[in-house]
Amino acid sequence: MPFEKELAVAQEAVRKASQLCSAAQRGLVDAEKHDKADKSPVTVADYGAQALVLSTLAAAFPGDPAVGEEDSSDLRKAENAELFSRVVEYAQKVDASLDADSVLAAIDRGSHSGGSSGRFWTLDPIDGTKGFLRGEQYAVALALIENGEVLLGVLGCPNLPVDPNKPEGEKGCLLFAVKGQGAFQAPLSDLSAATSISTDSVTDPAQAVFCESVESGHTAHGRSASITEALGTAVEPFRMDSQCKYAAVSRGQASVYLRLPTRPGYEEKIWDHAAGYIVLLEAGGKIADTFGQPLDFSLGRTLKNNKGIVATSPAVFESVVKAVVASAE
Ligand SMILES: Nc1ncnc2c1ncn2[C@@H]1O[C@H](COP(=O)(O)O)[C@@H](OP(=O)(O)O)[C@H]1O
Ligand SMILES: [Mg+2]
Ligand SMILES: [Mg+2]
Ligand SMILES: [Mg+2]
Repeated sequence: MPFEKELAVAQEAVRKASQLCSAAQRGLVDAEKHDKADKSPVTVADYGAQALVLSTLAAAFPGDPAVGEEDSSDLRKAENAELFSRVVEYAQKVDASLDADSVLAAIDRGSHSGGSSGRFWTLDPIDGTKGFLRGEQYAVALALIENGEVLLGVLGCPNLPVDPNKPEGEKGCLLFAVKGQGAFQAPLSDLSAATSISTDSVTDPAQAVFCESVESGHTAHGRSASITEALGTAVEPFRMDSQCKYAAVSRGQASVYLRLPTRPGYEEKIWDHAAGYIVLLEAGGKIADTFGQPLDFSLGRTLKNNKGIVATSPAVFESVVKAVVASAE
């Protein structure tokens, strides 16, 4: 199968990073959190997971660059020495060969600019850091892009119930897809138990289950309420952090994921969408931006030609996109 080695390496890297994040989330203390220059939060687990995944990729595919969300600049500052030493501790628990210098070097392997030629990985070590800090959903998201096209994606969702119908049952899922090979889910506890997943077959948008971000700064909650109302949907969207929303639509737990711009100048980041995008497409779903335009991953670190996201199961796609476009007028 094409990309067999890439998939195996990516799955194992995301599984280990998910383990690191779970361990950190259980006992997170103040000294393990930090605010970046843009005021967004980052934790020892974001840095540790980026170090772990990018060092694993560097060993297996030394020629492949990476576009990662985090960089080491804050960790190198004297005032953050304690935060940094904890990052190294967490990373070493999962990979004993990582020392302080290799942690910094691995994190900074994520500085590639992306673009339309060649192949590169894109990593969000923790997508949904705000959810992670609340003890809720988050995802480790890794994708492979070649010539601007997403070819492979792996999503580690440590707090997502394995069976959506058993919310109190086993938690921790790995979702993955390679272009043309379908989409799958396995429990994080046993990757050999993967099963095929697919989107739902709802045809009436009034019956569609919607999901959206918890954070009102990341999506316009008021606008989604008017869209669901216009489509005659009785139930309010359910809210969940991170690319777990792509997981939800990909396995038929929701029909629609809406991400509606809150700030005119905001550009969606490729690492916030690439892994979820390919998993969703391979599960049978459809995706566009809020103007109905296809997503373009070939333009650098952001989706600068797109605004927001509309991701759905196939039969309701056209009517939902139409309602979203109309809601902007
Ligand atoms: N104004 C904004 N609009 C849309 N997304 C935003 C945003 N500000 C930050 N984000 C992104 O929202 C992501 C979380 O998405 P969600 O709300 O679906 O959980 C963040 O990822 P990180 O948590 O990796 O930083 C961040 O990249
Ligand atoms: Mg962030
Ligand atoms: Mg993110
Ligand atoms: Mg992140």
